Amino acid sequence: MASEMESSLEVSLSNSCVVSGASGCLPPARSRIFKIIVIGDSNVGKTCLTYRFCAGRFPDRTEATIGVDFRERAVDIDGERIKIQLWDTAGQERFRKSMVQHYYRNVHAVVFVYDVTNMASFHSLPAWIEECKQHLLAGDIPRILVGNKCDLRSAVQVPTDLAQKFADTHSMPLFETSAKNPHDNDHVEAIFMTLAHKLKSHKPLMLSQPPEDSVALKPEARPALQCWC
Ligand SMILES: Nc1nc2c(ncn2[C@@H]2O[C@H](COP(=O)(O)OP(=O)(O)OP(=O)(O)O)[C@@H](O)[C@H]2O)c(=O)[nH]1
Repeated sequence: MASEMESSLEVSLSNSCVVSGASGCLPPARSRIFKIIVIGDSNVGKTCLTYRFCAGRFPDRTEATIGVDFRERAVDIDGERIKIQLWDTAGQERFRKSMVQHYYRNVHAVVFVYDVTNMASFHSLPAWIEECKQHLLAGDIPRILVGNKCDLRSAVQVPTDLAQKFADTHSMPLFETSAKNPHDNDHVEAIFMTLAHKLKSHKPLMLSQPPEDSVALKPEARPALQCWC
C-alpha cells in the first residue's frame, strides 16, 4: 500500500509567491493531493455530494455529468495542508466509456454511491466494484460505501441493515447521508474528512513545508470546479 501511495503521490504548487527575509522568491508551498473517485449509477447524487463537500452547499441545479468533473478543497489535517481532489464521474455509460481509464489513474480512495430511494442503484454496486477491481492495481486502496438522499425518508427502499450486510461483505464502512440536508444522518463533511484522515495515516509526512516565517504574497482564489481537459 505504502509504495502504491508513494508512486501516485502528486505535488501541488500553490499559486502564491512565498518570500522569506531577503532571499526573494522561494519555491512555493507544496501540499499533498489525495485523489478520490466517486462512482455509482446516474442520478444517485455524486455531483451533489462532491459539491456539498467542496463548495459547502447543495447545488441549485445539476445536469448529468459528461466524462468527469473534478472539485478540490484544501483542508488542514494535524497541521498539514492537504488537497482533497474529488473526481465526480459520469454514471451514464454513454458519458463515461472513453474516460474510464483516466478516472482510475493514481487513485488514493474510492467512494461508491447508491441512492437509498432507488433499489436498482444499490443492485448496481457489484458491477461498480467489479469495474473498480479491473482498473485498480492495488486491492487495498481505501473504499467506502455511501447511501445518499436520506432526507427522503418516506421513499427509502434500501434498508440500513441490508446495506450494512453488503458493506461488511465487501469490507467497506457504510455511511448514510444527504447531500441536500446536512442535518440528516452522517455529515458529508465528516465522511470525506474521515477518509482524508485515513489516507493521511497511511503515509508519513514526506514533503518539505515552507519556512515558518515565510509570507505568502497575493494568494489567488481557486475556483471550486476545475476541469483537467
Ligand atoms: N432529495 C435529495 N435529492 C438529491 C440529493 N442528492 C442529489 N439529489 C438530486 O438527485 C438528482 C441527481 O443528482 P446528481 O448529483 O446530478 O447525480 P449524479 O449521480 O451526479 O448523476 P450523473 O452525473 O448522471 O452520474 C438531482 O436532481 C439532485 O438535485 C439528496 O441528498 N437529496
